[in-house]
Amino acid sequence: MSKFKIDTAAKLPLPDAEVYFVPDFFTEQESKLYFEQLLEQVSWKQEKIRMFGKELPMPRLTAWYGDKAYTYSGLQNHPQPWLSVLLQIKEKIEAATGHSYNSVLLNLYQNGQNSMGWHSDDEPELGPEPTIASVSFGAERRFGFKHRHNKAQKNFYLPITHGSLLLMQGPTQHNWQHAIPKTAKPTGNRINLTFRNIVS
Ligand SMILES: O=C(O)CCC(=O)C(=O)O
Ligand SMILES: [Fe+2]
Repeated sequence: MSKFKIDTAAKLPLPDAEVYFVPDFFTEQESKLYFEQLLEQVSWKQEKIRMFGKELPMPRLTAWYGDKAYTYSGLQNHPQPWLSVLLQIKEKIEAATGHSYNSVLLNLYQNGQNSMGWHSDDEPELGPEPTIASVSFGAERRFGFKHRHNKAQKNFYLPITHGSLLLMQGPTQHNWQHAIPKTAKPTGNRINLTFRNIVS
């Protein structure tokens, strides 16, 4: 983590992975403003996902901004041009992580029944060891990690806070899946941004 410039970052205790978490990367004031601007300005859509030969609505809203088209969950995403709020967040994340990103996938979880299933962000477009910087605003949700190869390795769960930064890099996507499970707790809007660099 030579280039990661934040000393309050905690490395998560996951073998075969490089994951860092900064619970309060943004100030309360920044977080509130970004949350409101993103909720209002992003063009949120409910996409469909093909599963077992059926088309189902995704259990969350999504949006895709950036410089390059990208395939995600079998969908060809045509990015929209950057919004000023996204560029502001991107600059802060680039300065802190020492990496640059040319795309961002946004997710809006509107309640506890909105979720993201187990997956790795290992699409070939992201290159062999992708760095993914994940920023969250709004309601706190549990983020899960599950080892892909070692069945004896227990799942790891982490509460993802308002204004936090989670950085996944190195072999993480090869060896672990992650998810946002549903929760029965009454839960409001949560916005997540995953900054990525598409190499091809
Ligand atoms: O909402 C989250 O924190 C996870 C998002 C995620 O894994 C993704 O967009 O690939
Ligand atoms: Fe992901």
